[in-house]
Amino acid sequence: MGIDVPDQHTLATALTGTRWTRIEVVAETGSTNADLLGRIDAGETVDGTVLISAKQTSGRGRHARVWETPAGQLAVSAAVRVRPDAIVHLGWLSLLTGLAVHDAVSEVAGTALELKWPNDVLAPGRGKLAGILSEFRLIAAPDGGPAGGVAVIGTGLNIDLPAGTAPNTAASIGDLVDGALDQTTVAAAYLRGLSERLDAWPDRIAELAETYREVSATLGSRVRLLLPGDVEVIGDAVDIDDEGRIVVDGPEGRITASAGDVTHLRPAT
Ligand SMILES: Nc1ncnc2c1ncn2[C@@H]1O[C@H](COP(=O)(O)OP(=O)(O)OP(=O)(O)O)[C@@H](O)[C@H]1O
Ligand SMILES: O=C(O)CCCC[C@@H]1SC[C@@H]2NC(=O)N[C@@H]21
Repeated sequence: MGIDVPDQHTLATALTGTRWTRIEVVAETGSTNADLLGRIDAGETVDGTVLISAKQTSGRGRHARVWETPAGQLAVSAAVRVRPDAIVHLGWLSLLTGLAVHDAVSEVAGTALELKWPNDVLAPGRGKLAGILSEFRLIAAPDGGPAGGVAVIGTGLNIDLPAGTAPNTAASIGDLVDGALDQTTVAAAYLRGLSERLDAWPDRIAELAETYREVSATLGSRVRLLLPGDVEVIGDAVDIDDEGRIVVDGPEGRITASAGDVTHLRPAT
């Protein structure tokens, strides 16, 4: 039996009018992020391209971790041109993508999900439904001016994970939905939302930050924040600022961090 894959034609029709002008669907690859980055490195123009695979054999997670993608899931990579003056705002790409995933999966699953800073989408009490890895390539300006580049925004969405194929902290969208779950519907909802969120980037970041704060389950929660360098801070997440950084009131005082791993210890009240 073949691997279930999203329907390319239906997706292309559903995404008409968005920034995604080329939709490519494959049953299996190593890593959709690695594929698009390789094409950029080979000189291909991939802006506006989306590559979707239902299975990955070398899926990449954040911090060089492995992202398990057994057959029937969604691995989606989308290529976005980055202006020279937007490079400073690259960190926002994975946050706004988190918003798009959160909204699409909540809509498809028909239930409220949690967005954990910076970009994990969680089913409360069940686990992680999706992960995001945004990678970037600089491209030299032909006239010697400031360089811009291309970002590859990679998202792994667990549609229906067979037992034992991913860490036991993983959850699937299929766990939350009665009956069959259509990969094409999930992919279309996510990519439409991502295109819309990207319209606000990088010129209307304050607007993105406002929306992010409304959706964030981290804001107001008691958290354990593991900073790069293995420094752990336990405290209250009191803000996500306009730079997308988390602000935590801990025992040593207030700290602001642009990277790190968060665990929710107690929900916002
Ligand atoms: N398909 C998958 N679904 C969910 N998690 C996965 C999957 N494949 C690999 N993982 C990874 O397994 C690890 C699970 O560890 P854990 O649940 O402790 O998450 P974590 O420490 O909160 O990490 P992270 O912040 O990266 O999610 C995470 O790094 C997660 O990204
Ligand atoms: O939470 C994480 O650690 C990020 C996981 C990102 C996985 C996606 S699946 C599509 C794209 N291709 C990859 O190899 N990784 C990303």
